[in-house]
Amino acid sequence: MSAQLLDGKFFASQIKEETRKKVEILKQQYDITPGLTVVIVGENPASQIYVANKHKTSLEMGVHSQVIRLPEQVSKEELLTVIDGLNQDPAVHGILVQLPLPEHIKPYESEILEAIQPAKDVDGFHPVNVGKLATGQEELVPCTPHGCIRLLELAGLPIKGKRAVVLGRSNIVGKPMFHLLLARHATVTVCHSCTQDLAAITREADILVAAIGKPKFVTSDMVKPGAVVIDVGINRVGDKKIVGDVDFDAVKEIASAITPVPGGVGVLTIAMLLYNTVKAAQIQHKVQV
Ligand SMILES: Nc1nc2c(c(=O)[nH]1)N[C@@H](CN(C=O)c1ccc(C(=O)N[C@@H](CCC(=O)O)C(=O)O)cc1)CN2
Repeated sequence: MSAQLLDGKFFASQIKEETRKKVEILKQQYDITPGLTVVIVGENPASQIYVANKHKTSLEMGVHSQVIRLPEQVSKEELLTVIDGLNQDPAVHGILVQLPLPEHIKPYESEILEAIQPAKDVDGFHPVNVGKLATGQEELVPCTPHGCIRLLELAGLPIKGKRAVVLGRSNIVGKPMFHLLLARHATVTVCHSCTQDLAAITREADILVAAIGKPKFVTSDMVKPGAVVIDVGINRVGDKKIVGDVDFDAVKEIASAITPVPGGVGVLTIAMLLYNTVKAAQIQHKVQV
């Protein structure tokens, strides 16, 4: 058997088209132009590319976009001052601090993310938004896991009643993925570095989400025949090559559907960021389109 390929670009273009239409309505009916500001600290090469893509996609959607570049050595206090200014600016509906932060301010990551006003937190990382997600009030939801869910929904792959296994318990992907799947009535198990007999658990999954950051970690013997496999991993191996957390060539012969890397759920991350920016504008202006 060879699995259905879940093409991230195809689904991202559908989501972006929906968002572009909403931006048009916000402009025409309410005179609101959604605005996104991305703050990037330092010179991380991958982050530079992601931020450039966020800026480009914002402009394509008709969203006002601003990128604030801060030097590698910026202090926590200076960064918090920038965030405070953006919180006060009514033209800025969405604020995102690109991760990872440089080593010297990494220990303050929570404090920095919590400084963003919850209504402008288009990453969905603020404890207020985390709490809303955990209590079934989805508002601003982390972009990558939300993209995984939208991909399953747009592909017509059912979640309700399914056994889902999430590999990884990060705040950015694993934990929100758990809540999103649970809210859609899956029976969800989260596995991590201390999980014993991992393969026995993953083999029970109808939906397997891999988000552990280990290249080709999920092998075909860990997958139930016919499972839907979502690969969130972006691992750089060698010079330029990117591979996922799943051994794609082997697992595609076992799964019923699978996301590739590159070209899978990563591509949906930026589409969902623009979705969140438009949602943030609606929340702040108390309108719905
Ligand atoms: N504040 C945030 N920082 C980071 C996030 C985030 O959601 N919020 N996620 C990642 C980086 N990221 C967006 O910021 C991101 C990752 C991957 C992709 C993507 O398009 N991936 C492609 C190609 C990968 C490549 O060539 O590098 C794919 O998977 O096919 C977009 C955005 C960490 N930081």
